[in-house]
Amino acid sequence: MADELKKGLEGVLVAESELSFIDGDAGRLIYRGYSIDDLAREASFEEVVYLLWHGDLPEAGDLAEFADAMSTERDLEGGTQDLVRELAAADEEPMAAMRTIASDLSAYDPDADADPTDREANLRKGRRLTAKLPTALAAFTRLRNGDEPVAPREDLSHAANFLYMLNGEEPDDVLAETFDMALVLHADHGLNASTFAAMVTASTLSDLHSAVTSAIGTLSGSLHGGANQDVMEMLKEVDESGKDPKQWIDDALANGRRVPGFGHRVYNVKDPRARILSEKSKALGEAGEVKWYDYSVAIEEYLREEKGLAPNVDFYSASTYYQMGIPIDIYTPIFAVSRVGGWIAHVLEQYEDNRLIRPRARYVGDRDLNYAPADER
Ligand SMILES: CC(=O)SCCNC(=O)CCNC(=O)[C@H](O)C(C)(C)COP(=O)(O)OP(=O)(O)OC[C@H]1O[C@@H](n2cnc3c(N)ncnc32)[C@H](O)[C@@H]1OP(=O)(O)O
Ligand SMILES: O=C([O-])CC(=O)C(=O)O
Repeated sequence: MADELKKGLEGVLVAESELSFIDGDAGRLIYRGYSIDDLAREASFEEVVYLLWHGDLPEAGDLAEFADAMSTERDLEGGTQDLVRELAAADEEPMAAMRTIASDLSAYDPDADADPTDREANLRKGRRLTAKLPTALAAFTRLRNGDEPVAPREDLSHAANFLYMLNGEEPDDVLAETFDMALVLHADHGLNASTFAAMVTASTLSDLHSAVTSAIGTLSGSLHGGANQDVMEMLKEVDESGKDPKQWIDDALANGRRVPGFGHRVYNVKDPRARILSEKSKALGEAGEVKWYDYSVAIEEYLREEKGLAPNVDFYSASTYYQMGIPIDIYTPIFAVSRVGGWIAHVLEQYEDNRLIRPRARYVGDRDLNYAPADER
């Protein structure tokens, strides 16, 4: 049993967590006991982050205090502003830029020298990371387009402020609420790969900024958070091909392509987050251009019938963000802007009951070779 190989750690239990529960057969997700459906419709991102970090939903006064404290941390230090400019000028990939910025933020964090497991210091560091990453992402996106950054505003919610900094104008209620909902939906998801990467890093008693930096790098891959960008690029390919979406998918599968936004390690049915986001994508489409939603539905139906595959969160976030006018290559960074709340919660949990995470590989290499000096090989 000890030598049973579990490739990809499928089904392996490595920790106990009170943060999120996924029922992969029922298509159900809860954060700390609350259904994602209720949280997505009723709670703000700030409220959900408080819930994840502190264990309970905040009372009104606590929420206001928490949200205010986070909003005052939105500004970037001069050094980080310079770095963002440099990354934009170098046309860095947005997720690589986010990874570099997350690491850089520790240089200016007043708690950087605290014990890595100090919970109060980590809550302050977490607040700064969560507050500053959206500012850096919006500034990076504007600078590479030749526009100057827009300073954050403390009077706007986390979601509305990001759209304000990105576009230079206050979003209307529909956009702000849709974006807030998207942030809530992406905030946590059990031991997904990026969260696990954060936990592995924290388990060595490394610090929170290192854990978040590891996690951003891990989220960027196309099998994980990177898929939301791939989905939109696929929908555009479908559109440009002029083909029926089902035919396009058939051809892609015949060429050995995986369809981004489909399949999941834990869900055997439609991801509940995709269910909620598909409603948003539909509503935005009906108010504007419905073809992106229509292509998505056609692809979903076809893959369900032909392959038994269901959409994951990345499938309908793509057309939702596209219809909100968000540039395609910052969809994954936006995922990070939300998931940082979950990463921090898991790191806090890891430190509370830490043990070094260190699995094994079955060695299948040679064992008894004789060493020869280089010039005798
Ligand atoms: C936020 C997130 O991270 S959600 C996931 C985002 N990633 C994607 O959308 C990328 C596309 N999806 C995938 O590659 C996979 O479904 C993953 C990586 C999400 C899950 O991977 P795993 O649990 O390891 O499943 P695995 O790769 O073994 O797939 C099982 C079977 O389903 C098929 N399959 C799974 N997903 C897809 C897909 N998107 N397109 C086509 N076939 C697929 C595989 O080919 C495999 O079939 P086989 O057994 O006949 O070879
Ligand atoms: O749980 C996973 O493996 C991937 C995922 O959906 C997420 O991180 O949101």
